Amino acid sequence: MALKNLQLFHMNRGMGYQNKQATPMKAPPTALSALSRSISKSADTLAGTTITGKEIKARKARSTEQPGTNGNLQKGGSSLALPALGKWGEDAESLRSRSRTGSASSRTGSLDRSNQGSSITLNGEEDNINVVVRVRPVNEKERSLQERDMLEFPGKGQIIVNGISLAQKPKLFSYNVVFEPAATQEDVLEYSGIKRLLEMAVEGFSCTAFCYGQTGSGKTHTLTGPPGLVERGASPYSPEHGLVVRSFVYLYQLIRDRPDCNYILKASFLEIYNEKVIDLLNPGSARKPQQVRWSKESRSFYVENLFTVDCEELDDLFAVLEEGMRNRAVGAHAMNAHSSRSHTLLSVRIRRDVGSDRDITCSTHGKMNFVDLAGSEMTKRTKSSGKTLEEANNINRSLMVLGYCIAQLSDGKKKGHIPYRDSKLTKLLADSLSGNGVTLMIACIAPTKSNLNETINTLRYASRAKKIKSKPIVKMDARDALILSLKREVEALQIENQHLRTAVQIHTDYNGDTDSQKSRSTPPPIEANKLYQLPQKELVELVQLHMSENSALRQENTELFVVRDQLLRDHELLSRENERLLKKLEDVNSVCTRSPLIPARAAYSISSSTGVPDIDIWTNHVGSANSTLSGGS
Ligand SMILES: Nc1ncnc2c1ncn2[C@@H]1O[C@H](COP(=O)(O)OP(=O)(O)OP(=O)(O)O)[C@@H](O)[C@H]1O
Repeated sequence: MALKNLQLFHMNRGMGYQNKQATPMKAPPTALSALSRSISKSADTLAGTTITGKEIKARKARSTEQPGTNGNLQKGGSSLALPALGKWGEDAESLRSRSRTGSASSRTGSLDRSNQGSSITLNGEEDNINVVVRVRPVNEKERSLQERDMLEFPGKGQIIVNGISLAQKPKLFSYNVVFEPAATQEDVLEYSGIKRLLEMAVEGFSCTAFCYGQTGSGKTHTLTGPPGLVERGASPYSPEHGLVVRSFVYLYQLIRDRPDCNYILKASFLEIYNEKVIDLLNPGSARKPQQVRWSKESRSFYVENLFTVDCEELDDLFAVLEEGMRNRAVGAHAMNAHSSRSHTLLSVRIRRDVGSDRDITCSTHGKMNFVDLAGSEMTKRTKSSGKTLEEANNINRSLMVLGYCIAQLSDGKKKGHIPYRDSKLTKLLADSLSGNGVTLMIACIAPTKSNLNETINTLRYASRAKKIKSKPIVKMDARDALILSLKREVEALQIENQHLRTAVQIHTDYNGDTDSQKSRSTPPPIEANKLYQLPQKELVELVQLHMSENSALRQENTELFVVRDQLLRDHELLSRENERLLKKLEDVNSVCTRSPLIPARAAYSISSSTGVPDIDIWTNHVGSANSTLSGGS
């Protein structure tokens, strides 16, 4: 696969990328100056180096660092909670339509989903992280040993783990989705909820899919397919490909379907091996570890000097995956001939420039992480010794810290310290687990008796993870967030303005425009996608224009409120006047009633022929009091 765009970048802290046109911004007054200060501050702190890389596949000798320019602007500054974006993954109906037979080996019984399973609804409410379970098929070795299958799948996202003896009670676990052994890689893409994660990453959310489970349970298989598939450069449409390649294809499909937005995709790939972070896109011959640091601005951990590859085309993402898979640490032990000896983290950052409404472009910064955790190992069973034993100990230690963090996060009552800092893995996953991101956990298990203890441990781990609450937010630049909020305010004021004008019937009664309306000028329209090409100066002017339009609208609305109040007062005066007149009329009437000459009450004329009153005929007796009788009361 050819890597079309080979610009390699150091990614420097959190959301920041290098930007060659770093122009310092002059600080205009008030809110703008605060924005400007934050942007210039970002520019200072982002000072770093830019690396130009050669084609990854051809890159034998690794790229060397070159002095670069200061970067700025794309520092993740503020965040904005978005309104509801819909339900997680598939709707229940489409899932229900996949009938199941209850047989673990049946193709049609390969998937099940709980009806009451949690779903992510992003309406500002908290929700649980999505946990699915994948059960791998019985392997050759287990078959030859005629190992017992310990699992049953009663449906509704449930798994029953049978006891070894009859005395042991079966254990029941429930999840969002359970993939039985016959489930295909395509099933995992379709029903795990990953598609929704990718859609959300495109919209600006930080999303993470991670595989957890004991060694040999199928984590790498689920993410990248059978051993060596990616490294061999298999066709992206091979049915054996795992979730990562399938997600790449889906991601580019999503992007193709939204030509109205501009996207920039960058990918990085690292591994945590023996508590050291190695850049899989630039490991160097010495596999020099990279530092994990804390960014005050983005309030998250980041890996310093990590290579980031611009991925204009699908092929570029494949090349990143291929390169990283070749460089990661793999070893053999008694339970897996191709065991991952490290945790890997493949990250795709998605910047989306949206020509939101009419004139202004805003950017969101989404992220899709794929995490293949090394498997927990019982070193006795894996027969580890020497280097493999050291690796296993490090793997188990970091997984234990992850377990503590998950336990702490899942306990809604405890609001104590979460020990993210205790391992590199939890530092880098903190963002995803802490609740601002959207997380999918795929717990991988083996069905056989020899794996029973590890299977139960994994299922308990997964059940705990299911309790973690999340409240995802969209990340935006401080500048974009300000422009967007100003734009929204202007629009709200315009609507209010229109409403007030209608309310006071301005088109008929209120002649002419308010002073502020005369002086107000609407900012010039700007084509979508052009905002980022604007020089800083024009950008500042644009923001200033919006702010002044905003304040003019406020003033105009205040004036309209005054006019409305005046009209209300007039209306009240008129009402009082009417009341006064009515009262007067009543007084006149009551005077008339008391007069013997003018009966004020209604009276009926007597029919001359029948001698009974003509119903419903009211006569005014003024002037005829002597000729008729006064009517009945
Ligand atoms: N669903 C599956 N269908 C077919 N083969 C599978 C499945 N899951 C796993 N396997 C096979 O089982 C073997 C072990 O799987 P894999 O290497 O993915 O395990 P792992 O959990 O990543 O292990 P480790 O933690 O040691 O890296 C591989 O040969 C893999 O292809």
